[in-house]
Amino acid sequence: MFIWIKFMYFLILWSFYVYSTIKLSHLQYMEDETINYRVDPILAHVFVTGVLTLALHLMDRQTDYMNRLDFLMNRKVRTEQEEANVLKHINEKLLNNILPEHVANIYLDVNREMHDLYYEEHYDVAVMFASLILDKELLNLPDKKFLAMMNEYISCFDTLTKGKEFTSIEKIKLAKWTYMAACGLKDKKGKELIEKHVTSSSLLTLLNFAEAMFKTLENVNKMRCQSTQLRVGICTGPVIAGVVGSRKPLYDIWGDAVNMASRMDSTGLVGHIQVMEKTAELIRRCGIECMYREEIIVKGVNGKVRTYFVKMDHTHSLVRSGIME
Ligand SMILES: Nc1ncnc2c1ncn2[C@@H]1O[C@H](COP(=O)(O)OP(=O)(O)OP(=O)(O)O)[C@@H](O)[C@H]1O
Repeated sequence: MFIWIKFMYFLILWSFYVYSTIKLSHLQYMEDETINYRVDPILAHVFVTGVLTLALHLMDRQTDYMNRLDFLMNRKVRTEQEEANVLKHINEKLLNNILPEHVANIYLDVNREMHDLYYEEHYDVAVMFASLILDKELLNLPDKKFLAMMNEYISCFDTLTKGKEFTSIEKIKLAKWTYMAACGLKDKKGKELIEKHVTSSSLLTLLNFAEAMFKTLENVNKMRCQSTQLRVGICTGPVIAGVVGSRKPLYDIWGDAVNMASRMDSTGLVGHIQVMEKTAELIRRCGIECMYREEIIVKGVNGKVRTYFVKMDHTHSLVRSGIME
């Protein structure tokens, strides 16, 4: 529409000019010298101005076309950029759900070599295995209801990790109904530093987390009239962490501390947090009481291992001695 208005405008202007040339200034053109032999000077002038007007119109069309193309390209780029941003956001969210935040950021780096192995060495990590011990009533539930119940328990534990005081807790995985978590994977401390100042903050955070898990479970049990119990094993020490697999990559941790934490859970008692002597010593230094349980035989360890229960009262609150070293 706009193009035709412009064209008409050009045509009117040109017609007016032609009219003025033929009617008003024809005498001047008659006397003019012309190089267009055998062509009437007026006609030649009219023809030249016509061609000029048409050329101007075509140039205007071309500029107009280029501007439109530019606008459409910009709009396409902007839409694609917005789509890419949304996709990036979704990828970030997905990756942050699969991997710890500090690892996800490395995987999101576009300059990273795809086949690079990612691994970390940590010298002071607290590892926890917490097994849900299900009662008969729950086991007899129909599959769907059972899964919904378990999902509620696990989701409640996951929600705990989002709390301000538990940001350093990393959920590693769920192995059957055992919730595996660790604390201290975000701090990159050197071996020497750990040996000089044995830090118990990771252990304390993990203990507080275990306490919160017990209390959360109790609340859910009350609400759902269930009596699911928790059995926890904790151990501290060096671990290797890394991401394995090219499809559905898994961030996992390995080491003696992990094996021992698992053993402390599997040989523990429901409603208790079981630890080894070395860990119990660290816990006492944090001002939390422990009580000796017994000596157990642990696969891969020479001799028996002395185990302790972290003291908790009937509300599953940690019993604090108030003496911190
Ligand atoms: N990254 C991990 N994720 C889950 N469980 C682990 C991990 N690392 C070790 N464990 C668990 O710790 C426990 C002790 O491991 P260890 O290698 O000492 O013995 P094992 O021969 O595998 O033990 P078992 O025969 O009892 O399974 C095992 O039950 C194992 O499943």
